[in-house]
Amino acid sequence: MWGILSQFGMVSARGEFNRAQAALRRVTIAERDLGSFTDEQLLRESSSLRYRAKCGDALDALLPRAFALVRETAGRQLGMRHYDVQIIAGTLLARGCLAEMATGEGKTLSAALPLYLHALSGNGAHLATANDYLANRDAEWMRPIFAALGLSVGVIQSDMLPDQRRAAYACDVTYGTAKEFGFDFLRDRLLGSEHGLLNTGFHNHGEHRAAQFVQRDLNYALVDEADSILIDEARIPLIISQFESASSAKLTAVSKWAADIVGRLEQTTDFVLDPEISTFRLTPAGRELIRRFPKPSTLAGIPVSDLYHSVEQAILVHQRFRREQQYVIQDGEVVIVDEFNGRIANGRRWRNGLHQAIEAREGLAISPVSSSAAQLTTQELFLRYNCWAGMSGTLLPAAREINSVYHRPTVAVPLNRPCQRSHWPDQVFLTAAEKWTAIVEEIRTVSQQGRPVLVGTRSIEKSAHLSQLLDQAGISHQVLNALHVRSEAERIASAGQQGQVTVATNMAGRGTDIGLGPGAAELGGLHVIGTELHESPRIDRQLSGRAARQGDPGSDRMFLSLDDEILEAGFGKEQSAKLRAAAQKRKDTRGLASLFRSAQHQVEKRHAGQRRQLIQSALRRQDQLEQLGLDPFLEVEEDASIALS
Ligand SMILES: Nc1ncnc2c1ncn2[C@@H]1O[C@H](COP(=O)(O)OP(=O)(O)OP(=O)(O)O)[C@@H](O)[C@H]1O
Repeated sequence: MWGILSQFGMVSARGEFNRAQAALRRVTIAERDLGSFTDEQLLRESSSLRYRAKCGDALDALLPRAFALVRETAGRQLGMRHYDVQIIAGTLLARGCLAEMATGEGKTLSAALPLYLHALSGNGAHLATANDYLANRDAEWMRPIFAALGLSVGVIQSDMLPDQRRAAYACDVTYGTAKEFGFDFLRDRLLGSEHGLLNTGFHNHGEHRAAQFVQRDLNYALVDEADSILIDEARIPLIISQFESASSAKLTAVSKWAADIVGRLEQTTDFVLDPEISTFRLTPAGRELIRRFPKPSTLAGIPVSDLYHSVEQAILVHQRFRREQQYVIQDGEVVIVDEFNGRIANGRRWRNGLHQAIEAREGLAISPVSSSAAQLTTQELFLRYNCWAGMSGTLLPAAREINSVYHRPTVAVPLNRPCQRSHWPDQVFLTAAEKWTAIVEEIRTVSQQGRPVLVGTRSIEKSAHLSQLLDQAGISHQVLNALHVRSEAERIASAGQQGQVTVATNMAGRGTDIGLGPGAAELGGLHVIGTELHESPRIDRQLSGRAARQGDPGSDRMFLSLDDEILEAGFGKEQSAKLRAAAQKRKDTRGLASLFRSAQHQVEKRHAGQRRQLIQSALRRQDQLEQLGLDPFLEVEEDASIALS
């Protein structure tokens, strides 16, 4: 099977692409007679494929007929017949490659091909998307294809009870989020360990499956938005926590005290930045100050090392954390905003007292610290499947990193129709204020031409700022900031109407199609404005990819200013201040755009190195524990910095 293939190292990207092209030719031949089949005959044909798969026929041999059946059925049921490039994508995904498909090229329909093929064996095929809304939407969209071919479809939603989950996993094809697949895996393992069922091997639950387990064997997983799961979230483990409430009164007291005094500490004298681990450390003078500060009686008995730790977390929060940027407050609780995709990460919590430090700063009730009972990262989860593959609009920039960690090629799928996006030259400004003014002017000009405009910002705070400027300029617009996934996905779908202006945090609505409204294509299509470079160029590409989908016209432009965070992140405080001063003296920003890109490149390089190390050491640790006969997912390290509970 192909899972084996991937373990032994795959063919190169070019080789995989050639294979996929050859598969396309085989599919074209295999579908010749299907047009004359009745729906019942198609269903019968599907049953015979399932029989062959269950008897152990190689999936490679079944692929042409299987894909031909799905293509024909999609045409009949949904009025969408797979394009040739989608058959190529389907083949790559069935073989366990990472496939880059530009935004709007129809990943959802392509995914139905490998899901169908791998589900034929009866062992299940999972599609992992980013949120519940997309899981449900894609499942309902594709269900008629699978149903017509005799396959059942299940959906996992985060509020489901175990019985409902078990039923969804029992289906041939299951849509859900990576997070839910991971938590179900962990909960099953915890259950298994209670019942002593997991000490005979770690690959799958195998024959020792308890009746209470919700998942079946991990057969095939297709990961949507794979770059975000495999790279951006590589450091974020899924954790099932147990709350420790005993110490909560002391924790509340120390967190509040630290938040109160943090403003009185001076950088350099009292604390310094430790660049290695991007955190702040108290200096000996700072520590002495902490010891001397007057303390309320509630702090009595708290070890001084705990005081230092809480103060260091409070410093980190004070220096680096901004409301509406890294987190928002919802119903009196701190809710993390995922900086990579701008989405609300419900249920995720910072660890090591950081979450409590933020609650203290915001004057909220301090939540108890949790200890972990089981943990895994989502990419560890996917490595447990017999075969897994991934797709995204922005994988190529990460191809080398993916190959070095996961040992599989990333292949670019050609566009169905040539891209008609025009890339307008970057504009660089001396100050952020000048930049925002120019952005408002561009929005006005382009939207007055009747073209829809989408503006991406790096934070909810900046979206709000721009919205205010647009109000002042009398430009009507909608703001999306990923707080309400479902309604926003619907609203972003309307962002292509003539003259519509939409301001969104970079990834609000990722995965949702922006179709052009009537007449908008004739006027030039969607214009996308980037207001600042993100630390990852993939996120910028996702944004610009919103324009000019599926052969539509469109354009994009990036606005930059010397105040942008990326310069400091890339070149450091001193160097970027010098650059700023020199440009301000010259009063000239020409030729500076490439500087921003190289700052971005520096940041990306640094992050990639850190991620590679982390992932490799996590995988090594897992191997070692397994060799010792221990369950790596239940042997939890206590220093994970971020958690989902
Ligand atoms: N073979 C096809 N024939 C006709 N329309 C198609 C076909 N494939 C996809 N589409 C249409 O293309 C649009 C984009 O599809 P989809 O949302 O799956 O794109 P995507 O690649 O997932 O984009 P994103 O990167 O935003 O997630 C949809 O409106 C879909 O109906």
